[in-house]
Amino acid sequence: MQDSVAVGLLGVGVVGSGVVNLIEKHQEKLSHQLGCGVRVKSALVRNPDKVRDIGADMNGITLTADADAILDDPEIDVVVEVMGGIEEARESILKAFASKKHVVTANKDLVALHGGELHEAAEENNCDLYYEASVAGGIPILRGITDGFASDHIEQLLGIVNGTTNYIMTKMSQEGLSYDDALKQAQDRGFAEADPASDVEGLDAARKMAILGRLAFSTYVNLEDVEMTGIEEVEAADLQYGDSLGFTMKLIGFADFDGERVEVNVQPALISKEHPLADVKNEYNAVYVYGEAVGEAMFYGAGAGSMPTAAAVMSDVVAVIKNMHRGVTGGQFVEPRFEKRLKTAEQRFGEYYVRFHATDEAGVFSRISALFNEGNISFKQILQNPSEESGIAEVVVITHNTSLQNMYDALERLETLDQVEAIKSFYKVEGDAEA
Ligand SMILES: NC(=O)C1=CN([C@@H]2O[C@H](COP(=O)(O)OP(=O)(O)OC[C@H]3O[C@@H](n4cnc5c(N)ncnc54)[C@H](OP(=O)(O)O)[C@@H]3O)[C@@H](O)[C@H]2O)C=CC1
Ligand SMILES: N[C@@H](CC=O)C(=O)O
Repeated sequence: MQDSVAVGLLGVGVVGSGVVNLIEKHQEKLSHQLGCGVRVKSALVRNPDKVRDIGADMNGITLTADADAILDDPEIDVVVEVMGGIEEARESILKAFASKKHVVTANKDLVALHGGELHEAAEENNCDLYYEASVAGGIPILRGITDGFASDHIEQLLGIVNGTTNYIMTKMSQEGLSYDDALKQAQDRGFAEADPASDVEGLDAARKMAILGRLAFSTYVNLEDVEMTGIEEVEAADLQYGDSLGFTMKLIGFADFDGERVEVNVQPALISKEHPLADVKNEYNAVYVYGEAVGEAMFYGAGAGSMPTAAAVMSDVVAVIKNMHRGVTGGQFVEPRFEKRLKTAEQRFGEYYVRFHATDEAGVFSRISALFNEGNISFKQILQNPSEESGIAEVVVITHNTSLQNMYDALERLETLDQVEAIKSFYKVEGDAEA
């Protein structure tokens, strides 16, 4: 057995520096667990001359701007890709497999888009590919799903899987921060992506939900199968009405598999304050799992940031080294068992929140409810906020369970009513609010 396993880091930014830190801090524990040490031999950066705070004497790590210096180094057995981006990271990982190196990555952008190709390359070369940190930062959710629920049938996942948007929404609703100030704080604290548009537009969460959907349902969910809506259009009015009706607005990733058809999406949704996900604040993430055997279970923890994400990366490095010692290969891969079939709007069900403006005159509301009733949609909660000055009432309704198609049809009919001035917003509702 080697005295120590050499790791090559591709990137030593927020996550990479956390990895260096953990390896230094927990060397004794790692040696005890693995029977050998772990050391970072070299790290890829854009600018090797930049002064970096990665421990005394740079922990003996050689910095390089040449990826091949790591990928062709015969001493390095494990490549940890924490540089981000897609094409360069993909090429480097494929090259690492061709050089028979195991790979750990935190890169959800890459795994969501090219996971299949990377797995094939790993298998062909008898190498490991692990990516625990790619979903929900420090929470061991991928192992939870693949190992913890190995003999359960997962029916549904509800997740808060983007720390930046959860941070922004928490700060806006609880501390009255502006959107821009809250986003700036999330960037300063290292949660946001290099281009934070992917956080606020829902793309980062969609990537994570695609990965979760694949592993949970053993079916290959592509990124383009995930419908997504970000948080940029969320209005303060909906946060306030939601609050008064017993709900909190969150960016929710939803994945459901009924045994035949799958649905995966990311959208702002109103979640009952009674639901455990409503208490997930700031950069924290949580994934709520509905399993046939387990019932309901929730995984909660820091979804972003240097040390939590590095802890997830290191759990993969340890798994790789254990596999090396046993002479086996593995990785986070579930061979698809089901042909992918996506649910249509007729097959997607939920309760919905609608806010619209209507003229405040006698009989209008009964016409509106009749219009919804035509599609068998009834209201669970109603709130009317009339304005004497404008003669327009702001109306908020929460429906009982119905299909998404029924809702689309009802909203189309609602728009044609002369008395309805504008449909302002439409959100899915999760969980029962306190009456
Ligand atoms: N930050 C977080 O909380 C989380 C991040 N992730 C994922 O982890 C990965 C890394 O994120 P993070 O650490 O925040 O990113 P950073 O931007 O902080 O660090 C990126 C590192 O990679 C280097 N790098 C990037 N591109 C190149 C390139 N083309 N050539 C050479 N070096 C390069 C940078 O070099 P230099 O220092 O010289 O610029 C830097 O050291 C991403 O895939 C991200 O999505 C996953 C979960 C949480
Ligand atoms: N930008 C991401 C970082 C972790 O994946 C987030 O905010 O969750």
